[in-house]
Formats: sequence, structure tokens, C-alpha cells
Amino acid sequence: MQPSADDLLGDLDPEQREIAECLRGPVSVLAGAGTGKTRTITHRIAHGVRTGAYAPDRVLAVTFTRKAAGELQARLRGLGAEGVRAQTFHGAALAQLGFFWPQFVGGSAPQVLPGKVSVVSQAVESLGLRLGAEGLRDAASEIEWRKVSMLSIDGYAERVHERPVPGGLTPEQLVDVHQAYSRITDERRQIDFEDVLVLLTGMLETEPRAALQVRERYRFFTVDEYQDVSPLQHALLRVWLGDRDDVCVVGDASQTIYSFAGASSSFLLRFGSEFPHARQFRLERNYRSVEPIVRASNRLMRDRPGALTLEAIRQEAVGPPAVEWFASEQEEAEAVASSIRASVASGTPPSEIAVLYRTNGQSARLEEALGRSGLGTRVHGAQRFFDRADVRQAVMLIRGEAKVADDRPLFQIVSDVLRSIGWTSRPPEGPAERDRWEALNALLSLVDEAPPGTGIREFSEELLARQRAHHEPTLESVTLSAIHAAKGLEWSLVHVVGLSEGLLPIGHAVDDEAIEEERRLCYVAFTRARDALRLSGAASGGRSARAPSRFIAEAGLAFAGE
Ligand SMILES: Nc1ncnc2c1ncn2[C@@H]1O[C@H](COP(=O)(O)OP(=O)(O)OP(=O)(O)O)[C@@H](O)[C@H]1O
Repeated sequence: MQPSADDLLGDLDPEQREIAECLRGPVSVLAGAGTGKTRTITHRIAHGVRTGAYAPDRVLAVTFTRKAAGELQARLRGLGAEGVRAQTFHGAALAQLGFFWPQFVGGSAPQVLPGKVSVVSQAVESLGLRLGAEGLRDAASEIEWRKVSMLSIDGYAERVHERPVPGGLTPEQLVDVHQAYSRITDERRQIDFEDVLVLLTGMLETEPRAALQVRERYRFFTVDEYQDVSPLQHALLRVWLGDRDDVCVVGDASQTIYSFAGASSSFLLRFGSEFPHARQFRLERNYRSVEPIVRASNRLMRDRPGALTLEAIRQEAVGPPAVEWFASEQEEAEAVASSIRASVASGTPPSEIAVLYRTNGQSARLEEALGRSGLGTRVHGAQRFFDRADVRQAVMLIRGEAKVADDRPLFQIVSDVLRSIGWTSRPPEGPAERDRWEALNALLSLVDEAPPGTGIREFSEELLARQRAHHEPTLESVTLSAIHAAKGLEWSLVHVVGLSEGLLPIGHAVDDEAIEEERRLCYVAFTRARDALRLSGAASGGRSARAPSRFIAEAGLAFAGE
């Protein structure tokens, strides 16, 4: 049963409620980590729909990753706001471009390149230059940065001396690479990820009939994680709005961790000058984490521009985050694995545990150590749950079952399907079998979560909706994740590893701006933990000795065993 309008708002504290009731006009919310910003905006939208202020199909909720869009969509569905679309900027733009292209340009929209690196490689070759794999990736990132920053190649040429140039190229050659890349994509009539936004924004600016259609379609906009908006995404949002101002943006400047890719918290912090009549709110009450975690996180960000001081609601008597220093990364990985094994033995479910690190290269050692401790792991972002071949097969078979009348209980129908493709009631031993088992078992756990009385047909529809939205079920394994990919998520127990100079902050962060971005990453990592945060670092990463990360002392903590 869906909550009534009053029950909906009953889940919110007075500040959250005030925001949820402020349904019109420009609204900005500066919301610290764990203060319930996602809860607030989803309730605000659901409240708008429930009270009739919003026609659900005229509401667009935008965010930055498909995962976050899936979460938003699922939370909205859970609150009864079914018809509302939650999309990424890119997803929404791609759909609109595909729709308008035949009308205003003719034919079908150009093909979107799956990635830039191979074209960059051809561009480099066409100029008689040479670049290694890393250099090609860096050059591709620079092309992305230029486009999301809305710089022409000439504009970029003026600023290239302030930009990172891949080793082996001069700044002038890098500009040539941009030019050659552009020429090749134009010749082949291909567009890249950023071009989708560039072209749509241009089309909506120059074709009033297209702009009119989009504005007719979408009336109420909400942008989550607004601290991550790029100049290009901001420009698109402005053309979507036209001269209207029903937009609500929510974000936390302390969680800006994509500046290197062109994101800028200045749009969030300057929202009041862009919309002088905006209502501006703050959420500073942290519901997620126990007080010592909130205290350390506040200390880490003290006096930084736009930083909020969080008030911890959870005042349980617990000690400060544990901090440990090891002689080598191997020792660190083994100690983390045995500590996690002890936590699981004392009752913390593996799905409530995460190990976070700065670079993807750190995961293999941890995966091995945890595997040796008999724990299933899942590297976050490696492959999306609903893209797995075993999951796709299971969903297809379940959908097949839904087509025939069957009065057996739902659990039996689904477990029989899963058994037919190798699921057993006990988990198998080997890591690959275990991984498959965890995935199939997660599908079965969705049966337990379904409301009583759910039939196979409804269950199959729910699976399809989740598959479309990439709304993944919980897997009973420990999550390993790069900090960047952990944004927006939370676990009961979080280990942050690699707290050494060179890893966090990363070695290539040298100027103040880059160090500040590393600090924000560290903040995002700390604030993912609800009940316990464990920090560690190691002196040796193999080649060189490292010093403890400055962020530990700056958070008011100290290493034991240093
Ligand atoms: N009014 C409230 N009462 C109780 N718990 C709340 C309330 N608001 C939020 N929470 C809890 O606080 C936690 C954080 O909420 P949510 O995920 O919406 O936060 P967020 O602000 O989006 O976090 P972040 O920016 O750190 O990712 C969740 O566990 C949520 O259930």
C-alpha cells in the first residue's frame, strides 16, 4: 500500500519537510553527507505528484550516473511517483536528440562512439606522433574536459599551457590531436558522448519548435548531486528551463570529486545569484554515521569553501575510527581481510561491508586476501548485475514462467527456475561458482522482499522494471570499490585502505586545488560508514616507502603501530 500525502512527509524532519513542501520555483539545497538529501528530493517529488501539483510525466529528475538514476527511479516508484522519469543528463539528452534529429536535421541521429581512445589513437597516428596507452587515455580525457567546459579548439589552445599534457607530446601537438580527432569523427559522421549534449543544446537554442516541445514535455526539474554539474550540463539545463524556473538542485560542495572531469561546485554555490528569488535551504543533520565518524569528517573539511558542519544525530557511545599502519600493502590487505572475517563472524552481513580505495589497481590484492578468508567479494562497477549472462538467462526464464498459469507459491516457481540453471540451497566452494551462486541467490532474495501475495506475473514485471533501471539487488558479498564509485552509497562497516602520501592524496596531486579534490575524496570515503570506519595505510607499495597520509592527522586521528 502506498503512503498517503501526510505519511509521506511524516518520514522527514522539519527542515527536510519544509523543502518537500516547497514545490515551486527555484530551490537549492546545500546538504551535507548523510543528511537525507536523496530522501528529501524523492519525497518532494512524490509529494508534488500526490497533491496534484505535478503531473508525473512532466517531472524530470536528473543525475549523473546510471546507477544513481536507477536508485532515484526505484525510490520514486517506492513512494508512488511512478510516472516520473529519473535519468542521467546523457540518457535524457540522447533520447531527445534521437527524437528531434529526424524532424530538424533529417535522417537518423549520428552513431555515438562507444569510446574515444581508438579514434584518438588514429588521430595521433595521422599526425605521425606516438603515444602509449596511458597517454591515449589522457588525451581522450582532455578532449572530454574541453567539450564539457564548452571550449572551442581555439579557446582550448589559449589555455593548453595550464592543462596536463600527456608525456611525449608538446602542448601544440596536443591541440593538433584535438583537431585531428574532430576531423576524423566529422568525416565518419560519428559523435561522442559529450557531442550528444553539445548538439542537443545547440538544437534547442536554435530551433524554437524543438525547445517548445521539450518544455511542453518537461515542466519540473530536479538535479541531484548538483555539485558535479559541468558547464555543458548546466547549459543544457538552462535551455530545458527556458524562461521558467521550476528547478530544484541539491548537492554538497564537499563531495565534488569530478573537478578533473570538468565538474564545478560553483554552479551550486552561486545558485542564489543565478536565480535571485531562489529559496535556499541547508541540511546539516547527519543521520547516517555515529558521532566519531561525523566528527572526523567535519575536522577534515573544516574551513573549506562551501563546507557544512554536520551535526551527528547518532550519539551512541563508540570509540573513534580505528587507524592502523602496516609495513607493506600485503600485510595491510591480510589484516583488513582478517578484521572483516571477525566482523562477519560477529554478525555483520558481508553486504554491509565495503573496502574503499583510491585507485582500481589496489583491488586485486584485497580481493585475493578476502577470497583466502573464505569471503565472497564483488568489485563495484566491474560488471553491472543485470548485464551478467547468468542473471539475464535467469530473468528470461522467470519471464517465461510468468506467461503460463501456475498456482504454486512464488518462491517455489522462482527457486525451481534457478535450480534448473545450477542454483543450490547451500553456497558452493570455488570463487567462480560462488560468484554465480551469489548472483542467482540475490534474485531469490527479491522474492523475500516482494509484498505478500505477489504473483509470478507481478514479480516478473518488477524484475523487468529493475532491469531497465539497473536497480540491483543486494549481493551477500563484501563490496570492493574505488572511492569515486562509492559516492551516494552507504555501508555499516567501511574500511578505507591506502591512507598514505602517494595514494590518498594520490602522487600526481601536487597543487593546492588537486590536494583539495583528494581531501574531498577522503571525505566521501569516511562519510559512507554508518557504524564503524576503519582506516589503514602501508609504508611500502612495492617500489617506494610511503609516509602516512596527511588527512589522518587533519581529521584529528592518529595511526597506531606507526
Ligand atoms: N529524517 C530522517 N530520519 C531518519 N533517518 C534519516 C532521515 N533522513 C535521512 N535518514 C537516513 O540517513 C541516511 C542518509 O540518507 P540519504 O541516503 O538520503 O542521504 P544523502 O544526503 O543522499 O547522502 P550522501 O550525500 O552522503 O550520499 C540514510 O540511511 C537515511 O535513511
